[in-house]
Amino acid sequence: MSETILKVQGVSKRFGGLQALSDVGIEIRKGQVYGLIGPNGAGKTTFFNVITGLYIPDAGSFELGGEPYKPSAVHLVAKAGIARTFQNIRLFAEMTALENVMVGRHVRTRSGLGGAVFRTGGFKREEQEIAARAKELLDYVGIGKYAEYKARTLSYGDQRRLEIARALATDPKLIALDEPAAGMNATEKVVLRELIDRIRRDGRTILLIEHDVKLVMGLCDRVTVLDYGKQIAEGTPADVQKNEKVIEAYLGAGGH
Ligand SMILES: Nc1ncnc2c1ncn2[C@@H]1O[C@H](COP(=O)(O)OP(=O)(O)OP(=O)(O)O)[C@@H](O)[C@H]1O
Repeated sequence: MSETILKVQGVSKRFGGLQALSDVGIEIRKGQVYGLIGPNGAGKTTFFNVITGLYIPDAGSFELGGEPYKPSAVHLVAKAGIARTFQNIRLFAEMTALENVMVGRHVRTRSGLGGAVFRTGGFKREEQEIAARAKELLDYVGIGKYAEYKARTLSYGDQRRLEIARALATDPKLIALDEPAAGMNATEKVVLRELIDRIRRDGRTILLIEHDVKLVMGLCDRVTVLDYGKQIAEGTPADVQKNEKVIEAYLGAGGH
């Protein structure tokens, strides 16, 4: 069996009187696409926010690539090797597509921000390398021709692909996609599915929150289902689809 990339155990998170997550754990192996699904308000985004350092959990242990990591701040999580996209796209709207991807790459540069401020020789060389790599990534996600367009002028589907390119630019151990198909039409979803498949084939590991159950079931190797903050099922898409609790959660009185 392939190595474990992310192992999360016993995550709990409470907001005031609301237990948003109770003892949730997942294990993602290298090369997997791992799905996180559940009705609205189930705790999916909270879980994502915990593992990417946006929320501090009340309990939980975390390992990334076999090393313990503490998801205590977003930039530390990015450095540790988790890159994410957001449900509500977060790009630098006035920057070009290329510049948006270059920003992602700076997580891994040698001269970092200090070099950028003082514009050292090393920085300029590195900048050219970064630009070339960023352009490759734009081509990879299929939007290379828009490299010089401002992010805000791209279509919705292309902005989502740009977010994925930016996440890939950090060379992550795990790429976490928060509802990448939200707001996409059927054609865009097909293209997205092909892209996620390609990212997996190229050896990346992916965690995916998605409302489109068909997309999840077609893409994922394993799936965890949350409902009211509890993990009600974990397994292959085929197993999870047959699970009584899952059927009930999706069809249940809440309607969600
Ligand atoms: N910052 C917060 N403060 C208070 N309550 C919160 C906060 N974030 C999330 N919640 C609550 O925690 C619960 C889980 O929310 P979460 O957004 O994680 O669910 P979700 O499964 O991602 O839902 P959706 O599919 O609608 O995005 C909800 O009841 C939500 O209202």
